[in-house]
Amino acid sequence: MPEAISELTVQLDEESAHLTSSRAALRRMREHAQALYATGGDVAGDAYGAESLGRALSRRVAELADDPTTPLFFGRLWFAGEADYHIGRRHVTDDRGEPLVLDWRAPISRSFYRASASDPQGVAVRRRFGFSAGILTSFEDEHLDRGEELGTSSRILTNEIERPRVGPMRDIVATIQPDQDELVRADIEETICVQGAPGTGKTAVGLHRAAFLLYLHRERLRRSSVLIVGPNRAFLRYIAAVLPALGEIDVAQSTVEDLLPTAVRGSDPPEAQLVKHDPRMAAVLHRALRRYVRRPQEPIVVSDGAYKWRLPESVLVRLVDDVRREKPPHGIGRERLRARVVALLQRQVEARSGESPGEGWVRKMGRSAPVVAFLDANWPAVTPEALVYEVLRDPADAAEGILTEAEQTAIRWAKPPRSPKAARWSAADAVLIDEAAGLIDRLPSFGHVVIDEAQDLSPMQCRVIARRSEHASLTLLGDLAQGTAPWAARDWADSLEHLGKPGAAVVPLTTGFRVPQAVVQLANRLLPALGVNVSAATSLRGDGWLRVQDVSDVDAATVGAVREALEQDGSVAVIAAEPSIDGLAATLRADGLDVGTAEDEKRITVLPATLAKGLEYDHVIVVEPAEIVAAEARGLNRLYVVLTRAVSRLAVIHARPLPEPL
Ligand SMILES: Nc1ncnc2c1ncn2[C@@H]1O[C@H](COP(=O)(O)OP(=O)(O)OP(=O)(O)O)[C@@H](O)[C@H]1O
Repeated sequence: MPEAISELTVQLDEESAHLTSSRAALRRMREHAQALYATGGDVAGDAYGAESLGRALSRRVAELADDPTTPLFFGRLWFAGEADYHIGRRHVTDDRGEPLVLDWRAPISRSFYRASASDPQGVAVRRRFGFSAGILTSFEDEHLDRGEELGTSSRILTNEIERPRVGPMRDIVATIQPDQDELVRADIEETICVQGAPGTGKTAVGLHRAAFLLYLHRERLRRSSVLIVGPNRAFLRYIAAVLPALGEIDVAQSTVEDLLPTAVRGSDPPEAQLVKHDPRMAAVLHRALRRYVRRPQEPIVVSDGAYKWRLPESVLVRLVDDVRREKPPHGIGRERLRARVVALLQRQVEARSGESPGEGWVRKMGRSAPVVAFLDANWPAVTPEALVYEVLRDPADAAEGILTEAEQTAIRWAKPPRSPKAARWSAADAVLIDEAAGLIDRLPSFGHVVIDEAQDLSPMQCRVIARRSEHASLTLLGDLAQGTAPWAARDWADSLEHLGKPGAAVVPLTTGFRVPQAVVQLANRLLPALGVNVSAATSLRGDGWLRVQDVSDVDAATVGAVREALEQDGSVAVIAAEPSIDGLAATLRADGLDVGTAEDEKRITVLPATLAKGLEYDHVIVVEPAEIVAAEARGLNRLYVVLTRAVSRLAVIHARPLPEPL
């Protein structure tokens, strides 16, 4: 064996031995946690303590799980004249507490992602490992101290990016790029908005940022927790495995709809939807609620058994005005008013007897019939459903000067349900009810919220999240060019305003890791027609191919394209306009192909264009783009989304003429 090769083999053997001992150490850490878990009940003292200790320990055991298909570390750093560290998915220490692997989120690990020949940050050598099925197979060294740097020409990075995609989304800890890392490690106080072209790693960045913040602010975020908001459940399923693979198992993932407590049983015509998602609805509801508060017209006269106490009308008017000026949520305002009424009564008692009445007296007075009657008349309790019910029954009063006549007609119930309970609320109503709930009471806030595909949130949906992140920072991820909802954002400044974080920084990502260059160039032709100001994507991928086929028999061509795709590795998706989906699936099945839908994980998926957002497949076959464009108002944006789902190969099959910009 030539000397250089044998030297490499020796080093790889040494690294593999380190991997084996790290795995063994992680197993011991896990066994230790399991043993504590088993005895937790004995040491905790009381039942509550045992339960919370048990929860913490079982979480610890889960966090220490080892995935045999990925190595525990993927890099190594040698600092000039100092120690060296293996960088991996989590801390692993030996029995004496010495580090065998450093967590990728630790401060020292930062240099693994950020050091360069021009700014080596004290790093002499950076090593990256290649691996396959959990075994180390190669490594690449960069002697930053000698000016060596591979950058994006790293073979290990290229292999990782070009690896066929099957199943759910994977993490990218081993190959996070410097511009991505800057976003991942942004300060917890900072709200960032990432405008990224398709496949630039926005979703990956958001998930890794969540993991990073949980590492750095464990205690703070365990109390208030982190929320990931995604566009639909299929997307959430697709990304669900990433955080657990990074050792984070406690993160809530939800669509905006699922954040709302209202059961959706009805629907709206498009005109009504548009009005209900408009931010002016917040003003309408606010005004509707203000009208519940009245000017007191009578005094309160209340007896406590011993005496009759009296609060004159003028005093009550002042009390109501004061509370109104303080602008508390309505429900809190009612309680504040009650407390102030009772405090005035209490002062009368003190003035008379020189003694302060006890808590029981205060409680009794607060509940007494005259005080409750005063509150019900002037500051009545309102439920969110009742408020929205009143507005939709007749918007005229609350919406005057805010909505046009036509807009009021669009949302007015043609046949009002008999009561709020009898209403069949639509998805847009659920958002209004949440707005009303936020006017009536305070909602608990998350510690950090990551919002994916944020361009599609309506202003009112943004406010749903704003109410849950008043004291939190946000990571907003999206692409204005991929906005397909009728209310999709055209400018991030608007979204940030509705989210309660005006002026937050907007950071572009333009280097694509998914879509091959030829496919990116095709999709980029659509950009000028989309009416948004975003930078065109570039791609790191020179591989892959694009084929546009003008055919007479679309079905036969689709079957042919799927058969051809199956000759290669990886997943295959056929994407078409919704009405064509069942027919295409039937055609493929009739040809003996095993076809799945977005719900199940088969190698071949037939997917309506409306569900493709955020997903990716090795081989994508887009059928009849003209139909996809014609299906909805923002059809060209939808086509842009669909064309950018391909990781390696894109076939476009059409019988009708291609849409103009293509
Ligand atoms: N640094 C990286 N190293 C390796 N793979 C990466 C890196 N960044 C992103 N990728 C991969 O590129 C693909 C696209 O990433 P992701 O889905 O996060 O992009 P996106 O910007 O959210 O895309 P879209 O806007 O189309 O939804 C994924 O397969 C992801 O794993």
